Amino acid sequence: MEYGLLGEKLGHSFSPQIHSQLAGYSYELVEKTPQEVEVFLKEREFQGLNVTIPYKKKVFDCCDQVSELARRIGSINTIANRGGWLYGDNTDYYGFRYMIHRLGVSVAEKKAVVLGNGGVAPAVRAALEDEGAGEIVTVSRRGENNYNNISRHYDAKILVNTTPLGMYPGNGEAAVDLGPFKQCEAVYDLIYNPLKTKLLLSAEKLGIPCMDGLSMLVAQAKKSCEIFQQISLPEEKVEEITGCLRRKVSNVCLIGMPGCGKTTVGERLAARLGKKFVDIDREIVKRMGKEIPEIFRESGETGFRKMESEVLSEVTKQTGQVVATGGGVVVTPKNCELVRQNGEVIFLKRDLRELTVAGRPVSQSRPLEQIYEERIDAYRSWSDFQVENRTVEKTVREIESLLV
Ligand SMILES: Nc1ncnc2c1ncn2[C@@H]1O[C@H](COP(=O)(O)OP(=O)(O)O)[C@@H](O)[C@H]1O
Ligand SMILES: O=C(O)C1=C[C@@H](OP(=O)(O)O)[C@@H](O)[C@H](O)C1
Ligand SMILES: [Mg+2]
Repeated sequence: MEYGLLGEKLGHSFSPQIHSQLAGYSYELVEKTPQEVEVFLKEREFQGLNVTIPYKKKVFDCCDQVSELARRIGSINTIANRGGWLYGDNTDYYGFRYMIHRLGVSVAEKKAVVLGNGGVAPAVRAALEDEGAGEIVTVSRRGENNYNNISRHYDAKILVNTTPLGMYPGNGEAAVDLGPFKQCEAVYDLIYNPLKTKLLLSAEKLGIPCMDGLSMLVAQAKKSCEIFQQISLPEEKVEEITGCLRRKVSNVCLIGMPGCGKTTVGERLAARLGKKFVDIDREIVKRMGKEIPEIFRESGETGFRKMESEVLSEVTKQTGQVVATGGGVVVTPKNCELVRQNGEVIFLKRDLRELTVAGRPVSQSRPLEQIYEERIDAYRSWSDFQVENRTVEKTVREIESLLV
């Protein structure tokens, strides 16, 4: 084989796609048990490897030469086979430095809290050190600094999450509450599924500059590729590939008044973008085996809203979709984080006089003007963009142009 990712359980990985875009070589996922790893490395029948949990330390003994940096960090994530001679290095360090530069907030002299003490944490700490950060504190479940005494470090200015808390399928969890970190100036989350973890959504809400882990993933892959092939690739490659991945995985969620065209526009938009289309109301109807007016009659609005949040929670965890919500999705505050976690939210607008009310119990219960007054603040604040739905085709094209 040429290149690949070595780990125990790999599941879905973006690495084959990233390396293919970086240099076009074949890149395989190599799952090995701890017993198989040594044999595999001794045979040396590969050009280069990335190494992931749980083997980042174990592979030290199998390399003939290890970089200063990998030694300092104590973990190897890249092995190049140079004519039978194995060279080990660490590129997570470069990936995280890339992330720091990309966000554009200097960490120099600032107190940083690194959440988690797992595989990638030492690389993050080394990068922070070399970027001139001030005190660097590692907070972990069992360490001296842990989640019970974290209030000691509420004065941190830089926060980095290296834990898997909040990662799919655990969407909605977070290692810490960001609220008390009153001096926080930047938040980095190494997670990229979902694109916005609960921690990042909180940062966004508080107006703190923040960044997900997608560019780090690509930047470390670029550095590995350079080491594998002893070449230098243009810096722009990282942005280009990160953009491609982001466009592919992101969701587009449509919100807006009942009857404004979310279902119609969403279906068309999904076809244009090559994404899966999911309509929350249709999912609810499928699940309950009943039409919406019947659900309202039998379970009331409360019952409907409960089911709506459940379905929304499941659907928005998935990626690469266009999601049409029901107009009342904004009635339930916690739905905001659900629609925002994996991409852009579009507020679709249409003249109230044009809205269809048939089959919509809420629209028939009171004047549309009143419903609009109740919801307008949420439609505005939950959305990234507002688009007027005049003709379906134009609306779809306008949304497409906003997404690039
Ligand atoms: N731009 C548009 N021009 C004309 N009719 C539209 C437009 N967008 C949607 N419609 C129509 O309005 C009605 C409600 O659309 P729908 O997609 O079900 O809205 P929502 O999902 O927001 O409730 C449908 O009959 C649909 O064909
Ligand atoms: O506005 C609302 O409260 C509702 C809107 C409907 O979806 P559409 O916006 O697709 O009509 C549907 O979820 C339900 O009838 C409740
Ligand atoms: Mg609809």
